[in-house]
Amino acid sequence: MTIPDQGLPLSRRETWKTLLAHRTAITPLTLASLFADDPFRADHMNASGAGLFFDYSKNRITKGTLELLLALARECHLPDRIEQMFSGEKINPTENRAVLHVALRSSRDDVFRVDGTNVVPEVHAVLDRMFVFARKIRSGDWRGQTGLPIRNVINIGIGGSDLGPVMAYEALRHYSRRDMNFRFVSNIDPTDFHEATRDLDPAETLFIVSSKTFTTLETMTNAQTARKWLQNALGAGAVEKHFVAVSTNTDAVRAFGINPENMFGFWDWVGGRYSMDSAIGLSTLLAVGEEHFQSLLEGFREMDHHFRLTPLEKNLPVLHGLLCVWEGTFLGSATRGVFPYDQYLKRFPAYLQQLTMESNGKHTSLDGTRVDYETGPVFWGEPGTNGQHSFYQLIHQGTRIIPSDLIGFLHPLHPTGPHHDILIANLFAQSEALAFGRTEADLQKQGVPPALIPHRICEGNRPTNVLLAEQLTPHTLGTLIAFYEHSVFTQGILWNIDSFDQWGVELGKILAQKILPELTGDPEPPLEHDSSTNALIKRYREARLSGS
Ligand SMILES: O=P(O)(O)OC[C@H]1O[C@H](O)[C@H](O)[C@@H](O)[C@@H]1O
Repeated sequence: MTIPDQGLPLSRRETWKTLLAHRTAITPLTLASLFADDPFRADHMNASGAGLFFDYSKNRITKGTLELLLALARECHLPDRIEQMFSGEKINPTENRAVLHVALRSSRDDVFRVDGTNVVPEVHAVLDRMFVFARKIRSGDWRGQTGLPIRNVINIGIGGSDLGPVMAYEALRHYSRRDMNFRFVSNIDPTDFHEATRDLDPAETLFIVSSKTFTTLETMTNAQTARKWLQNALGAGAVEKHFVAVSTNTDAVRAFGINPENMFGFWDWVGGRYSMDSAIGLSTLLAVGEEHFQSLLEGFREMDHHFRLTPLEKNLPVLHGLLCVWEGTFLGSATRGVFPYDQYLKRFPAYLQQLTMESNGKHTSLDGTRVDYETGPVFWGEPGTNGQHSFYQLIHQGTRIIPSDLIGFLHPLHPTGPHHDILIANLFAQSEALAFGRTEADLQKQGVPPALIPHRICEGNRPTNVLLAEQLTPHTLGTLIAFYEHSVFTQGILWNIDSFDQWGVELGKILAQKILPELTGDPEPPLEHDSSTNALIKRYREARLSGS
């Protein structure tokens, strides 16, 4: 395991200490006072690139804050670390892996090397096979066991093998085949499988079993249930025409009974949560077709180029990442809201939860010591304007500060009366209201009864980023996802953690494997957990026995 030498631990660096002192110095400043002191603040606190406009002026920062954060980024060798990622170095030291999702969206003449081998030809070979397959399915040339074309596609996967495909399908529904059904089964709860299949004809259904490892308990159990469902209707030989796999594990795919010719591969240098533009995106491709899928990849690529080539101070993901570090680590905000003002992006916050929290929810720095600062915040969100009518109350008047990202599009996909203008007016209004609030004086002027005034005051000083793009297209979606991927990378570099492993998810899985036979074993096996876990197991066993 090669650990990059970071020099001094982060919290002992001079710039870190200066940032702490700076935080104390600027605490009395509010967004209202910062805007009043600098009427041109919005003009210089924004950046554009890859079709995105990023207004970060409503953050609790001064020009000096940014300069210090940029200095810290340089001290953490951010530009070199970016280059290391693009050069295929093993920057995931705890798994000894390269991190090269940027190669997934390379153009044919790009070169990305892992262990000296250019992986771009392999990436395009898989893409080409995916395109051929998608043409067959979408044209109806691919026939199921009884000779019917495929009308239903069900992706079975979980985590990174589910959230990206679901999010992208929802986001790009406008561009998708409306005469086909696309569904997603992830949960081990059998309800998920039941609801996804209850009204479908197996003869017209294709399952994509998506799993990097092809060992994940939920996915393999759901895949077995799917195979049974299919074979009960169409006979044992139906798997060939109704199952394909997306995986890195050819042996396990073959053992399951899927012909490796119907398998689309990817590589260990693609993390699960960074895989939606690999073959894991097969359901996306089937839904939107080759042209739109290519345009999605181009969007990613454009942001990759921006991230790699743009100076830090104008670099969108870098700026966003630094602001996340500032808010979370220095100002103590434990969560970040992400509110897309677009209904098609309703699963985007859930997607970002895995991307951000599985990447940067770490308490150990690269040198193996426990960090003495806060790392990744909780990411959460819902589309606007819906959230405004539920939890925004807390963001406006709660005792905690929740920095948020508000995402909007200048042109609607469905121009309908005043809807889009109202939508965007709300986005801008929220950003303004959160920053500047409503003062006692405002309320007095409005003649609000004195007793009500304290209840109606909005203190403001709630930070937001506003991200605007032209329109929600496959291309824009690609840039937006890559924007967050690279922001996560930037944050991980500053925190000096491995953003690409996920050891924390392991323990629960191991314990579940231990508990499973204890729920069903006859006679009851000795229970050697804590008293709470033992009692819960006993309660379940009793219910199970009395129910049978
Ligand atoms: O694609 P798979 O190997 O089935 O893994 C699916 C998911 O499961 C794991 O628990 C990891 O936490 C995720 O990062 C991963 O995306």
